[in-house]
Amino acid sequence: MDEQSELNKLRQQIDSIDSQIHELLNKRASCAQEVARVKTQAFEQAQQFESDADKSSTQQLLFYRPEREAQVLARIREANQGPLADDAVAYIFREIMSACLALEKPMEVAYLGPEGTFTQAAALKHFGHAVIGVTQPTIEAVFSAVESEQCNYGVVPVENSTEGMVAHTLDNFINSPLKICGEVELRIRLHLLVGEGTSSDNIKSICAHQQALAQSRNWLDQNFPKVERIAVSSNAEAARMAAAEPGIVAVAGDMAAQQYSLSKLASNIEDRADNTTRFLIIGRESVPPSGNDKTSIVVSTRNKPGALFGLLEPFHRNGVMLTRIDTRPSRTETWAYVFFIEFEGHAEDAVVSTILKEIEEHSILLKVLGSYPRAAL
Ligand SMILES: C=C(O[C@@H]1C=C(C(=O)O)C=C[C@H]1O)C(=O)O
Repeated sequence: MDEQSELNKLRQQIDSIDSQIHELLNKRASCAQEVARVKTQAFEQAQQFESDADKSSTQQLLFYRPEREAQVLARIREANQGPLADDAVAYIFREIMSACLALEKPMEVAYLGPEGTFTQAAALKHFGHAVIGVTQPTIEAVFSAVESEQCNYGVVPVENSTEGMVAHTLDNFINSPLKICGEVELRIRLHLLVGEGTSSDNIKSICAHQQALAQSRNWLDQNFPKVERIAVSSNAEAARMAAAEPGIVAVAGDMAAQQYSLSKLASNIEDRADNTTRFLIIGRESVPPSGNDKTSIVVSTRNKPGALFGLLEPFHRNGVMLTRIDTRPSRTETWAYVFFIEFEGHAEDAVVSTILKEIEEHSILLKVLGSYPRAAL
């Protein structure tokens, strides 16, 4: 067979497979619509039996189920035989679920704007591209948008592998009624971006979010030791400034570069090759167990010898793995602290609930910020 007829034959096969995939995708979408119909029916029946007084506190009708989505993605990865990579199939199914869910009503997700921030990239990675993104000017505003029910969920950065915790996000959790519903990790690649009219000879200042400046500090010290650095509200804002004014350089990622049509003076300038940021998904509802979960709590203890030991010992005794611990000033007393602790397991697991009871007895404050599926992508 000559090359052309061989290619024609393979393309016919691909067309026929595509038709089958297409049909199956719509079959799947119809099933998801049926799930939504069943959920709506059960919700309306439950409402009929509730007194009017209870109705205001009734949970809203929920189509989105983070624990179920995490299970679907875990099953897809496990069953994958290749040649497609596990990540590739997981991403494809992430988008399929996103499109199926949007058939009911696209979810609105708040994140730190403007368009082109890493938080936006994290939101799309977690929820897929069928959500409606709602940009917010600050991290507080992301919390408010979800608390006020303007948005269904919010996405906030919580820690970076180079720079550590995002203190601002942790402080917001202390007084917020919101729950953590999920987590997502994003590899952060930073570039030196310029607009037309800027070259290495006329750089006046380097702008970026303070986290990005910190993540590329050594590189900037070596290459531009004398240029002024200005911390701005987001990397995308820095990109916008670089596009508007010759002489301003932004440190930002690919999404911001595309958004503002900037070119790269240097690529991948982050100091650590594994520079990764972890984001949390915040919402108004608790998430049931998925089978592979994490829990985040905030605890405050009396300032006495062995207080921290007493807090951590029950985890050790029960063989529960801690994944993170951070300390923040309590802001109610000088030199008093709150601890943010994260560990494996769900608050409804028997062993976790025993540990939480024990901690509660020995602490001034214990707040469970949420149990949520481990990052699936
Ligand atoms: C279909 C459902 O609802 C939503 C859509 C899902 C999907 O497309 O697989 C999974 C979970 C929910 O977010 C469900 O609850 O199973």
